[in-house]
Amino acid sequence: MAAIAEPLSSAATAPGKDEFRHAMTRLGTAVNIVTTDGPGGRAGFTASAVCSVTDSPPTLLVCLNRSASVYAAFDVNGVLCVNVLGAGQQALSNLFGGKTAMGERFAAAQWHTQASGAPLLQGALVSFDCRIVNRTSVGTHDVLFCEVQAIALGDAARGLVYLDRRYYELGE
Ligand SMILES: NC(=O)c1ccc[n+]([C@@H]2O[C@H](COP(=O)([O-])OP(=O)(O)OC[C@H]3O[C@@H](n4cnc5c(N)ncnc54)[C@H](O)[C@@H]3O)[C@@H](O)[C@H]2O)c1
Ligand SMILES: Cc1cc2c(cc1C)N(C[C@H](O)[C@H](O)[C@H](O)COP(=O)(O)O)c1[nH]c(=O)[nH]c(=O)c1N2
Repeated sequence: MAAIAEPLSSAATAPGKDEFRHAMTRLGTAVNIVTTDGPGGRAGFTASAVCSVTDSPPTLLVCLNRSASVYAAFDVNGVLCVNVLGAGQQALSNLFGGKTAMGERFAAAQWHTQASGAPLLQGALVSFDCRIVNRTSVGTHDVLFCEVQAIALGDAARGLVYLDRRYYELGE
């Protein structure tokens, strides 16, 4: 029988921020460039906190830190595009995840637009063009509920996963 792992924290002492982050490094995720454009300006950031909510209507959620420089643009524009990165796009993930100027982030790739006007990344595994239909604040982040208006399936087949603070290319 498998041994039961020692709890890192008991119910009496809820885990702190550092312990939570350390634990979360073991949860592998896809990596996405989430973009927006409109009256609030063009902006984009790297997000791992993205998942499917329901297929009826097709809806994703995106968690966005309210202290991020891009927050106001997403708030004003009310639209976004989730661009799922594939193998070989690690540099783009780092660029959109850092403190780099917005022009420099977008200059590193090719973009086009669909219904929402948010930038779609050429070469993404898949892009979900969305309208933000609902939101709720939890702690430091806003959870954005995003109804999918259009989908662009890319050619690339190999995935990219972020796990243990590094990238893994899938599908080899
Ligand atoms: N959800 C997020 O906001 C989120 C997720 C991943 C990374 N990041 C940011 O990217 C940078 C590098 O991250 P890392 O994974 O290399 O190391 P890290 O130690 O900062 O984070 C480890 C893990 O904890 C979670 N996490 C980190 N910051 C968080 C936050 N503010 N709110 C909720 N969950 C959070 C994520 O799952 C992350 O992969 C950091 O500045 C981090 O804040 C933010
Ligand atoms: C791999 C990875 C994953 C994430 C992030 C970073 C990295 C490297 N970041 C942080 C986010 O990308 C960063 O704060 C933005 O680029 C905004 O930065 P500025 O405030 O513009 O410097 C991030 N931020 C967020 O609000 N939600 C998320 O899900 C994630 N996920």
